[in-house]
Amino acid sequence: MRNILTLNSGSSSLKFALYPLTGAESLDTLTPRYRGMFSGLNGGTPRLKLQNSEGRPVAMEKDELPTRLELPDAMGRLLSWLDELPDLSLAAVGHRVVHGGRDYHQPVALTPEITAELGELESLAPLHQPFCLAPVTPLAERHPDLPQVACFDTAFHANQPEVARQFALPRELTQRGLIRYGFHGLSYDYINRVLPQQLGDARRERVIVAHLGNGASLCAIRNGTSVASTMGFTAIEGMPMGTRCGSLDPGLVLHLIQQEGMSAEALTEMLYKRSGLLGVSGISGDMRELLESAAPEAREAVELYAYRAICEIGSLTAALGGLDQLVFTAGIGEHAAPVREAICRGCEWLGLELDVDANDRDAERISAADSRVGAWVIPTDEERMIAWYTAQMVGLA
Ligand SMILES: Nc1ncnc2c1ncn2[C@@H]1O[C@H](COP(=O)(O)OP(=O)(O)O)[C@@H](O)[C@H]1O
Ligand SMILES: CC(=O)OP(=O)(O)O
Ligand SMILES: [Mg+2]
Repeated sequence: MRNILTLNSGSSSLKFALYPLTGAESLDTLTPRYRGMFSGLNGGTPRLKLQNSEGRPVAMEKDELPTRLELPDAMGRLLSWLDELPDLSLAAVGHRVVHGGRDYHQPVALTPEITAELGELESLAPLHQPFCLAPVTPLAERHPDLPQVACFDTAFHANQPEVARQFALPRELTQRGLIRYGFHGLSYDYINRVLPQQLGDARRERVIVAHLGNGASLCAIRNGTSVASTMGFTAIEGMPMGTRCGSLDPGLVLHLIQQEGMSAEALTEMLYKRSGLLGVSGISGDMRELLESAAPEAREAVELYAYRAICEIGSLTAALGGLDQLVFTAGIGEHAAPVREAICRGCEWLGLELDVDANDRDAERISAADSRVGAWVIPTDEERMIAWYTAQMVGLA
């Protein structure tokens, strides 16, 4: 049977899956034969989790992972494993590509020209774009006729109102595409599609989805359409993240350049890789490690993270003109009950009442039965979304 391979390079993880195609797929029926994830890449504690279609663990590596693993290494391991899989026939590869720039609002079949064009957006997503695109050429060399499809994180936000997209900068900059794009769109797209079945008849005109992974953003969705998001021109705006600072006073950046002589490279490195949870705690950018730590700096970092998420929810609620449902997703959103609790407590003024027991169990609905605003935990599935778009692009769904 032919398969779609999906590749999702996050800033701390490489997620992948192989979906066999029966020719009659819908988003709901796509079931991976294998799915896996390297996590803790680029400075954390590397882990590999690989499962078969029944959810049973499968071994990829005979040897243990090294204590530090970079994304290209993880990709090399994955491609070697795929090369050795018996009876693997690939129909297409779907890539999560973080930045689609001004021109790509739909999935696109990758040609060498388009791949090079997307590569030029590297400075707008330095933790992602080079890594998302890196496997395209090696895969094309191994399998010259294999269709490869790029699915964009920015696409879901493409129809936001102008006012949500524009910076208050001279008009010519806006015209050149220096606007707010928004990211994590494959995740929001997926959540948006499963909301009707997950929420039943609960009101869902005004929904905020909090995608809290290593990168973190929130998105305001009105009647199924993105109307605002916390990430903008690049995936550094908004709330603090594992190692990214989130929104800053631009005057602070000017100060560091003018008064402290910092170069663009040094600033990029500090703001993308040494800030956020890692910078504030001085311990780790990994939420799980901070929640396990007794250090006051770890607690302070988590408090700041939750505070900024609460403030962003206030802002997005204003953009929506009120709030019906708040949905948590991605690594932290799905698994870190203390973080969800802190955020929900900060939203009591909006009419959100947390069900603490449900939250501690990572239950699907975590708001109290009579809470005016509902709160939910819904696992995201960017891989499924990529597989679905890719199958459609190559005429297999
Ligand atoms: N059980 C858990 N408890 C707390 N945090 C968790 C848990 N599992 C994962 N996380 C956190 O989720 C984050 C990674 O999220 P993920 O969505 O996988 O990242 P990426 O942005 O790389 O795709 C890390 O901060 C990790 O510590
Ligand atoms: C866009 C982004 O920040 O992605 P991730 O959370 O996967 O790093
Ligand atoms: Mg991610």
